[in-house]
Amino acid sequence: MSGDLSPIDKAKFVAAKRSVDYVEDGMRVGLGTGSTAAWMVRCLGELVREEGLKIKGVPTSTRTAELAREVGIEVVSLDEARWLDVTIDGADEFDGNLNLIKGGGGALLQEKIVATASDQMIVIADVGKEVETLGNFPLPVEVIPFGWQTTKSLIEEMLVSMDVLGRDATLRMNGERPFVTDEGNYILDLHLGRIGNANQMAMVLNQMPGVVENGLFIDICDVVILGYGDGRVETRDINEGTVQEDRLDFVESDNLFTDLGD
Ligand SMILES: O=C(CO)[C@H](O)[C@H](O)COP(=O)(O)O
Repeated sequence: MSGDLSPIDKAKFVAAKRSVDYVEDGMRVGLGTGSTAAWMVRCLGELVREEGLKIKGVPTSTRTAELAREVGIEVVSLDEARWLDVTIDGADEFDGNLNLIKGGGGALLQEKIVATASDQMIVIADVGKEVETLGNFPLPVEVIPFGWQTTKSLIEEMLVSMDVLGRDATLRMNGERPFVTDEGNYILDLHLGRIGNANQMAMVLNQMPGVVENGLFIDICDVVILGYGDGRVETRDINEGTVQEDRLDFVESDNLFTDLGD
């Protein structure tokens, strides 16, 4: 079965597999959205079903909620859980300070609320997500549908005044219609190229009327687990200042991958 996976999927899988080591019995766990997070949800489900791990999962999207239930994880709302031990999620980009762009899957609002309500946020990513400066990936901004074209013009004017390289905002589509988030909002993708001051950009965007949230996650992520297509895994902890490397090996078995340890 491992032969069917592309190197990028293998990289996502090993990062996800390593991340569930952070989850202990009794924890309340934020469950991210996207293809990497989906691997993590499947790995957690396996631990729940086969090893009796007891956790409560708070999903960041309806998609993740469906998958979590399907694999046997008890799903609760954030209001029921109130505060979480850990959130594990993917990212579209991360930099050397573990600041992120998220929202490629359109779930940035719930993802940011859930991550911020967690003792620890762990990002799982394939090696292609690492950048020197954020901004090559279009920055998702969730806006309310009312007056979205005015909001778009205001954002573009703001980008000109901030002297940002790219200034185009495009409405995310789902076929012929605007993409609608779980909260009933639209997404504007900002094609910036490079975000010099991500903190300032995040604050300015969130002050604009009509903007609900932006996809910049500044000082939220604690750990990035980076997967490679050959099974290597690198764990970077920004608080501890540590980098650990190890390896998961691919085997043709039910479990797909075996932990070889150090
Ligand atoms: O932010 C997200 C969803 O809103 C995802 O975490 C991000 O888009 C990464 O997705 P993938 O793991 O599929 O590459």
